[in-house]
Amino acid sequence: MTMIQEGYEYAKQAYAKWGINVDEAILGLKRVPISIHCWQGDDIAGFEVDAQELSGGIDVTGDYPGKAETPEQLRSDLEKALSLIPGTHRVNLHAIYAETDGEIVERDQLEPKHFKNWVEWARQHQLGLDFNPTIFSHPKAADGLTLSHPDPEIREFWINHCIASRKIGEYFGRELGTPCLTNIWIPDGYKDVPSDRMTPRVRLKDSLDRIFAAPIDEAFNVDAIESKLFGLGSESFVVGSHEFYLGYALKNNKLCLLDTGHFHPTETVSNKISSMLLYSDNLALHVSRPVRWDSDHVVTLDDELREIALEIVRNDALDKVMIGLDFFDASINRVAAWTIGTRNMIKALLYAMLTPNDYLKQLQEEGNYTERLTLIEEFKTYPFGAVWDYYCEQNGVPVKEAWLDEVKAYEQGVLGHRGKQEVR
Ligand SMILES: C[C@H](O)[C@H](O)[C@@H](O)C(=O)CO
Ligand SMILES: [Mn+2]
Repeated sequence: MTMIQEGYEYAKQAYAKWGINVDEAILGLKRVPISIHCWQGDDIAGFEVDAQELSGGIDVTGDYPGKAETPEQLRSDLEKALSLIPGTHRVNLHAIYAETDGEIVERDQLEPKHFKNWVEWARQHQLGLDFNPTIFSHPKAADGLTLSHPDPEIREFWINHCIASRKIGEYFGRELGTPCLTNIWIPDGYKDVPSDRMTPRVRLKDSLDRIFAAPIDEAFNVDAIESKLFGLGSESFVVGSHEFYLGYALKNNKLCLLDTGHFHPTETVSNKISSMLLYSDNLALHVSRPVRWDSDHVVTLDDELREIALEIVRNDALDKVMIGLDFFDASINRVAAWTIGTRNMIKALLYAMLTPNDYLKQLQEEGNYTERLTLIEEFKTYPFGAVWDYYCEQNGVPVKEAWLDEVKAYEQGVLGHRGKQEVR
């Protein structure tokens, strides 16, 4: 028996004492797809022929060499990361990742054909695809207003871009046999205190109504809307706030997408999941890591990540919560960033599955808070790592930090030859 198997056998016994079947947990874990955002690989640059500077109140900092500069490079980097991450997952694209053969195609004119390479690639690698209209980094978003813009022509442009995006999402879903989550996020807001909050929100509501009035097959495309609290340049007011989209989603049967970086610093998404699931069949997440602000740091296995996973698992919501990632760190190797963040999300789910959730619920009902706290704390040092190692081995991906050697080799062999910069 190898050390990994020995560790697994020991862990199985430790968890079995609490009625937790570890074999079942890892079978369940394998069925959970994580939607991995492509934009970590190229600092949200995209491949538009007339690409603009990143805008929309988001920013990527760092200058680590080797970022992907072509669709082929980005797909190759994603493949590398996926080979280091256990399980079968999804890739989340933005409209700026269209391939238009050197032609300038305006965003409202984008069509499924501009994503056929992505679909072929996804099919080859058994990946689902998710999608986002890109409503920033564009001259028509230069003043920070888009779907709520006072100018009807600008609104019209973005409405048509969103309709085109939903059709692309529908194409992904139909081609790949798994529905695409098409998520709308807009940066609209004001740097300073607005004198009218209602009018922009009325316009945004009207724009959404028009976007969703365009017929789409919900078997292939599922719509989501993502709220935000503030951004760079929209510090005082964001049109698409949480309450705005929560109301819109409930009334119009859309998915609310909660980005963990889009709330007040002490406000947690983990605390919202149960409330939202009482009124909505599904919801979507952008798991990120805010550090003081919506800084989109790489996801770590911190308390909030575990709490999010616990809320999903103990409420039987693995089929209801679409888990996506959203971080972009250009100060470290980008393939490593994907690998760290995604492995952590999966680890958190495993941790939650290896928690005696029913018994802990019972303790709470009985008012036995002493035992509740005791077990929550003691389970933090149960042999969860041994199960994780076994899961990685079973899935043919490197165990523990061994994946970093592969990333280093990839950096030496591939990333280091990109651009003019030298690998550190
Ligand atoms: C690039 C993403 O769509 C973007 O990060 C958005 O989801 C967001 O979270 C903006 O803060
Ligand atoms: Mn997000």
